[in-house]
Amino acid sequence: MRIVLVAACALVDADGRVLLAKRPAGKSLAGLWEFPGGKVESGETPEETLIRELKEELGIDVTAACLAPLTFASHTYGGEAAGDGAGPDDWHLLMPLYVCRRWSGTVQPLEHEAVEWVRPVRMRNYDMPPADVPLVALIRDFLG
Ligand SMILES: Nc1nc2c([nH]c(=O)n2[C@H]2C[C@H](O)[C@@H](COP(=O)(O)OP(=O)(O)OP(=O)(O)O)O2)c(=O)[nH]1
Repeated sequence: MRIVLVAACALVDADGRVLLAKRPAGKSLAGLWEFPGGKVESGETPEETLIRELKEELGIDVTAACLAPLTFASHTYGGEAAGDGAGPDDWHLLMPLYVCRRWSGTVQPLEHEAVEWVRPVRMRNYDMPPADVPLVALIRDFLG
């Protein structure tokens, strides 16, 4: 099965809240709340992907030094295109999740339907992609 590598980031603000971003209509998993990020393109490190995606999606600048690895998601999606042009076969998402507490600029939803700063204890009230569900308890344990 194809493994698709996606880098994602939990941005954490000074109050310990995490940024969730709502996937827009017309995309796969539309309406679900995700961590900002995206597919690692050829020639990129996951950190480079996040620096690029956080700028494109949210308009903020981060550096690799401020990206700390936290955990990862590993989940098989069935019969949906992965968005990499390879057709609607099963594919397996492998998604390293980083934490970032320092950035410059102001977060704006440039590509998402909305963004919200969410306390870890409230994250279970947000519908997330199935791959992300196991990450919620880990984030709660990590951030308290
Ligand atoms: N960025 C991000 N993607 C996630 C999360 N959970 C999860 O299953 N995914 C999936 C959704 C997408 O299939 C893929 C991310 O790819 P992408 O963000 O570059 O793709 P895309 O939405 O532009 O395009 P599409 O293929 O979903 O239409 O990983 C998450 O928390 N953050």
